[in-house]
Amino acid sequence: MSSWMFKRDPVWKYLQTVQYGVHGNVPRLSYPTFFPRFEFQDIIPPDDFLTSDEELDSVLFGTLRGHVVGLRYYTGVVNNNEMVALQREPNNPYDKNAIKVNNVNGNQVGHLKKDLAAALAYIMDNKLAQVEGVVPFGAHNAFTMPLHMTFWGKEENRKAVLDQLKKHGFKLGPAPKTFGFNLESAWGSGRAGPSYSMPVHAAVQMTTEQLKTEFDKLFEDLKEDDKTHEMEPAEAIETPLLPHQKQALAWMVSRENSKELPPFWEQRSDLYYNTITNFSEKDRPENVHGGILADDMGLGKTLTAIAVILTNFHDGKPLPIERIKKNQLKKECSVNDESMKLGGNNTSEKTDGQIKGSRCSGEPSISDVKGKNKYPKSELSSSRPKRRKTAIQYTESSDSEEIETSELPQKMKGKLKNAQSETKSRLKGSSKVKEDAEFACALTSSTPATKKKMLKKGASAVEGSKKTDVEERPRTTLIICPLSVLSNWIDQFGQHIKSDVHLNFYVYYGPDRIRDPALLSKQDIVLTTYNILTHDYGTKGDSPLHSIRWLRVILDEGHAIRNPNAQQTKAVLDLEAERRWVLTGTPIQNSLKDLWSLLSFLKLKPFLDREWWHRTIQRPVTMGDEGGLRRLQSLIKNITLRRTKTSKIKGKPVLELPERKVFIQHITLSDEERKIYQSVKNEGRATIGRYFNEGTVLAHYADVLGLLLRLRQICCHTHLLTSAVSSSGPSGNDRPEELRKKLIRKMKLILSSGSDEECAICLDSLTVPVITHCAHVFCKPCICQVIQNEQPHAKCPLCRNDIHGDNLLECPPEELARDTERKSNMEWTSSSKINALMHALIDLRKKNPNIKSLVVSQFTTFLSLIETPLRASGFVFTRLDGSMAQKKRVESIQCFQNTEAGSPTVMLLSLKAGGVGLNLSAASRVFLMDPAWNPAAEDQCFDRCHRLGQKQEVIITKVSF
Ligand SMILES: Nc1ncnc2c1ncn2[C@@H]1O[C@H](COP(=O)(O)OP(=O)(O)OP(=O)(O)O)[C@@H](O)[C@H]1O
Repeated sequence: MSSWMFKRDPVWKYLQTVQYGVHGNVPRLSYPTFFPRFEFQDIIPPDDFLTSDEELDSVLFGTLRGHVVGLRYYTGVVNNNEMVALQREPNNPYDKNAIKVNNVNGNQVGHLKKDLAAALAYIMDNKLAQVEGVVPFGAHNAFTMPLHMTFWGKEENRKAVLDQLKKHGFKLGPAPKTFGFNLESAWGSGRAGPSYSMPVHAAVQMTTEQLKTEFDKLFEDLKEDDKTHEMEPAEAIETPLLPHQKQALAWMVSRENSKELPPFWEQRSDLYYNTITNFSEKDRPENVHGGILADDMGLGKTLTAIAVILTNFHDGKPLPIERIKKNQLKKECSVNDESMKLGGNNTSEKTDGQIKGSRCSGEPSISDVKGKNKYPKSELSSSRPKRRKTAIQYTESSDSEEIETSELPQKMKGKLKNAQSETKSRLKGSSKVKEDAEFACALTSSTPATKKKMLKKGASAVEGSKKTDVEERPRTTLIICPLSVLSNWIDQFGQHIKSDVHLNFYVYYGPDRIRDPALLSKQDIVLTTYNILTHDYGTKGDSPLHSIRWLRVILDEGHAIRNPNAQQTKAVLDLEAERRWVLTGTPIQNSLKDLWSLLSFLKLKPFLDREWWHRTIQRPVTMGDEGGLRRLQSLIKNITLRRTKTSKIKGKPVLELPERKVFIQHITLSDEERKIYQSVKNEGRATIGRYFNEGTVLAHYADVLGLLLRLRQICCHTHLLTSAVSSSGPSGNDRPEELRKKLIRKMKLILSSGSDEECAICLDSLTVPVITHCAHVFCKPCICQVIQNEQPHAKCPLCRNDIHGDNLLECPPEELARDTERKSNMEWTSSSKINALMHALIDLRKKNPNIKSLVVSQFTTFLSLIETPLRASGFVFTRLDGSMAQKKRVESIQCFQNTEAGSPTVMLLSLKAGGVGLNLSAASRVFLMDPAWNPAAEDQCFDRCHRLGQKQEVIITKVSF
């Protein structure tokens, strides 16, 4: 069994908390807690569980002295005390055991001596240990240089490593209490070295919570650094920035224009020197023209980012004043109907305060986005009938496009289709129908005159401009966000920018998106989703977004790239940009390794290579080494700005938000619920006990989590308990038919659990779910894309096992339907949690009928069960979960945010769908019906209502067994 399981023992810890109640020793009273944490926070959700890999449980086996040879044949150089990487070279024609020694830049310095390589090759090939090197001295020798090696690995591999070394006559030296990189004493060389130390075993591993607290502490006192300057935004911004936003603006602009060296680099005479690896080189390392804006959720990062785009527009200057065309609206409105169709003018319709549709050309100029500001109500009403008719016509007549656009908000879908259809029809008769039409469409926000000119010039102008423009200096900002917040970006551009600002803005989404780099790189802003970016990246070498050098790339909800193995992360990391920003309220979700993907997006040398990140920061910090923590602090302080809602500016809190209180309401299960709970728990204990005895817990992690899931479900409602539970998961010995059955059962368990499962590739709800032979469930199109891209050696994005298209299994629809039918035939009954919730809601309504509440669960089936008593008690409610199309989600939010009498007072919200980017500030009460695996996900969800715009005290109730 893995030593990791022993050390952290999350499963038993969890079982105990489930058994005795999460807060078994707390009086069963409601009480406020301010940073409450469930004790099972260490439980890691499956994707992280598997990608945690060997790094988590490595221990230091010992140290060894060796030599690097062949120096004169290679160009790579090192300094004394410099870290080096060892890399196997199995295809070396002279020695199949060869091991290269590379410097930080990846340049080869030499080889390990042959006898040593013969011993180490087996260890490295079989991943028995991670061997790391430092050249303590003699770096400038001509032929050989000494090498100090450390061996890290899982405890269970220690013996194999020692035996292998022994076989070749080597023996590891003892691991000192703290292993210093100051090798002076170890080698008696008298040479000074970088002095940082590293504990040898994970005695004091930092928990995620400690890490997050440390992270926040970094930003408590901003007095002494340069992040306190404020800057006024460009004239184009309409909304006055709050002081913390002005500070962020000043900091972000200064980082974008900075000429400083990156963190941990110094200039020493004519060399640039990296102080943590001791690497030096002649070329000046690029600084990061960007960083991480990690302000707490709801502090207005979107507006801050918009302000940066417009304030540091080009060449360090704001958006030129000529682009703020006074009275432009009037001029555009006065052009005839035909040119309006082509002109990208705002023709958005507003009914009852909402944009219902539009027919601008292309997807749209900022003025399109800002529809509401442009049309006085009188103008709207006079022109409404005709426009509306056209917009609806196009939507209805384009059935074939419905599939991909179905998730778009109606207003955007209308814009895309109308714009493209209209422009195409204008171009009828031109020889290059499709391409030119698309190009013309993409003149999204040019003035009508420019567009007309363009159309006159026809295809040749299109071709000509394509060739020249790609080469111009980058001018476009690419914003990437999850689909769920795409419309939020459009809305916020609309809200916060003056109505007469002229911007070229293109929403790169939908089947008719214009895949033309020349055209995209002409825009000021291109907005797209992670999904689209990843999808295009999959179409080998043909991704327009990857053929442009962007002025700036902004990742909204940037923690979306935290899994370095996911295709989405690869697609993001492969973008070319001068400036790079990550926006996230939760930069660390589960562990420090979440930060690595963000750093590699920022192209921060030497951390692009995970080995250096791991050796110099991640491992030392997770092992509680102070030096490591200091390095992390200095790095983070340099590239990150974070303010929490309690941070202060000039003695005043960043945001004067009403208080947020968290209560835990303990409920007592009914006798029947307890009986069922007890029997499932006993069964689970027996099964997990068997895995422990067999030493196969890790191999059955999915089953163990499945068992825990069942207990959690019973606590909500016994109807959630699914019959599709397997007592044993797939094993290597299963016959094909047996394996198939087990996998299907497993998938059914996942799908029928009602947990709003998402695909680890697209991070959206599962569409056409399939299960791999390694028992991971993905959307069929997503995983097929991965298989196609990585042919012939495709790996599972979660566990890196081999996967094949032929081995993907789909759940027979009739089986799922049978399950659903069985559930729907069950007579509705209440549960202890539902009783407690209804009691609270009815009480609340008596006190104040206008108070709005979010009822949050990760089980959509549970949300459905709650609908019945809500209806019976006369509550007007709405719902938001991952199965809903984007358009429906937007409608649901708008409806809930509406404060008019008769609007919904309850929103049933799935934890996953409600996680990011939503503004639900109309609610001031949250009922969390079941705890999340990941506390960051809970916080994300609570902050949907505890954010800018909230006027009332926010009370969160965690309904707990
Ligand atoms: N200076 C301001 N004045 C008025 N409203 C503002 C201001 N800044 C932001 N807002 C509004 O506050 C709300 C929250 O902002 P935003 O969605 O940008 O938060 P966020 O930090 O991105 O949160 P999350 O991390 O949850 O996405 C939005 O409705 C936004 O329009």
